[in-house]
Amino acid sequence: MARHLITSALPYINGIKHLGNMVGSMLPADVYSRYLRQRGHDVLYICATDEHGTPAELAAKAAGQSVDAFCAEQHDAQKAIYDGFGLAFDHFGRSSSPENVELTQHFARKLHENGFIEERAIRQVYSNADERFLPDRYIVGTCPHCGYDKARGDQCENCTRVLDPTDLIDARSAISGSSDLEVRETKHLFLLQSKLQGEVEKFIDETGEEWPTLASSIARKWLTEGLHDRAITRDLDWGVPVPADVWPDLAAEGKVFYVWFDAPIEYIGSTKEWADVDPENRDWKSWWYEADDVRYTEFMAKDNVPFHSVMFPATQLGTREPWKKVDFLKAFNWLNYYGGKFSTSQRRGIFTDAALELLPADYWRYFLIANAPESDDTSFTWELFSSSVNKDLADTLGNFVNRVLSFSRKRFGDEVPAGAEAGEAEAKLGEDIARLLAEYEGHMEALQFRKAAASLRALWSTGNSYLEEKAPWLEIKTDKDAAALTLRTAMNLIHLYSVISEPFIPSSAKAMRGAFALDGDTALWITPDEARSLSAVPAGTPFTVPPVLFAKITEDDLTSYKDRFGGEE
Ligand SMILES: Nc1ncnc2c1ncn2[C@@H]1O[C@H](COP(=O)(O)OP(=O)(O)OP(=O)(O)O)[C@@H](O)[C@H]1O
Ligand SMILES: [Zn+2]
Repeated sequence: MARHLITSALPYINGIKHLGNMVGSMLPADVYSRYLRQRGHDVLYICATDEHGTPAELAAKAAGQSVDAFCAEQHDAQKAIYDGFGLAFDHFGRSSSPENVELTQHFARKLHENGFIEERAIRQVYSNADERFLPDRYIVGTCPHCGYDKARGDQCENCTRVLDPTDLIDARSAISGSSDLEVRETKHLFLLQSKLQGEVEKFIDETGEEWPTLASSIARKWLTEGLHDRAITRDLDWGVPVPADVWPDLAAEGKVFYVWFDAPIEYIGSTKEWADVDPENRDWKSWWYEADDVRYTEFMAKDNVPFHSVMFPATQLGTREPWKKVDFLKAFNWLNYYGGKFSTSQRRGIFTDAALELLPADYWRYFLIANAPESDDTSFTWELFSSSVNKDLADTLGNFVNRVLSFSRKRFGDEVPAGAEAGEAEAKLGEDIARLLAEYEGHMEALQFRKAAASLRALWSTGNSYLEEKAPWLEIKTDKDAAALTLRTAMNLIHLYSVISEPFIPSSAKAMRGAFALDGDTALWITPDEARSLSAVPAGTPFTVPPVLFAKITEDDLTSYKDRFGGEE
């Protein structure tokens, strides 16, 4: 048994996430956590909403709410959806929690003590009407190059040129529209990442070898370009305050840490939130501090890799404290929607709330993981989704379960029939199952989710081939005992499927396992050796036939989904 700490990139608070967010972070982390738990490991799966920053402030303003109230409501809304998707977090916290405030301030103090934080003066645009400094992208005006009148302070969307806010003609605040702007000098804290370059390089040399190329190559690229000192504070109302004991002036001016500094610390903060629920029995520190016995795996899409592979380790190293650093970084490419980007602002693609209203979570979980953007970007299309649900879930798995259980009940009643001793066909089936299961385990251990899904699919297909070959509906006409053996063996396959499918499709797996009234039955893993004999469900075990596990998606459904969500190249 090993101790596994698992985190997935924190979803930002300003709205409901889409299927790209789901497959690029939380879902694969859940699949992996479930697998490790079934194998008997001690697993802690931690996530949280990322709540600080200007977009949260602006979204709250647009909703006519205080930021506090907005974030609390949005957190609960996201959590409800993740529950619906069956994401089994140990804790789903909030980066605005008191635990994270305390930890973020602690990190800053330590970095300061060790000479990695410096105060610097910078010049920034201030809006008198809004009474605040404006981040570059909240300043709009006319592009000096192409004349586009909605160019942002950091870039013109029309001609794509990179801009400085002072380049804009008729610059105004994107918040209030006011053009009463001025450039003011303001002081900020900078994290001296350049001083930590060597140590981070050493860390990546020692750890990154094992990571997927996507992750290690992004880390290397950042290191080759060189780590730059970066501002870690902002002039905002909403965020972790700069501690007054160390920086009284900045604290008095109301500076807060910038969201990219406090968000990864919330992995630890959320673990502390988890422990604070039951402090007698939960020890957050044993997971994070001097935790050499813990293996830490992180999940995220490629845009988040620089923060997690290089910047957060730099922050941790700079404290000179023994914080647990990432051991394995699983990175994903983009899931696209018909070849284009999912877009939160343009509401393009399918959002997690709508997905759950349409179909049960297991359909989405299976499809998304089986088509996860691991080695390349992949595209969601309704055609691919429905063919994969219909073929793999409905025809291969669901139909097998239903056919076997219904037929057996009809011919032999409500208990698993005994029948003849296992013969050559069962021995061959056992070998095939053991081999495929070993492959499946190998892919799960390597966090190769598409390959794991393919092995699982192959295991499901093996049941169908066996059934077609034995044809119990013919056997029963001449040899009842032979038919009973086939059905008993097939029912053992169903039970095996219920265990090994659980990481992908937990609620259907539960329904399958629940068909058998087995004393003390659990979802604990079955190894290839144990699986070979296909004997976990003995003759005489009472069973029921569960309702249809997966309904097929019809042509009419497909048309209506495409009409509703837009489904063209
Ligand atoms: N299309 C996508 N495919 C895979 N992962 C994605 C996709 N879009 C976002 N992600 C990942 O989802 C996680 C949560 O993202 P976050 O809430 O920060 O939204 P985001 O990155 O702003 O994306 P968006 O603006 O598209 O909603 C991050 O790990 C991010 O990299
Ligand atoms: Zn332009």
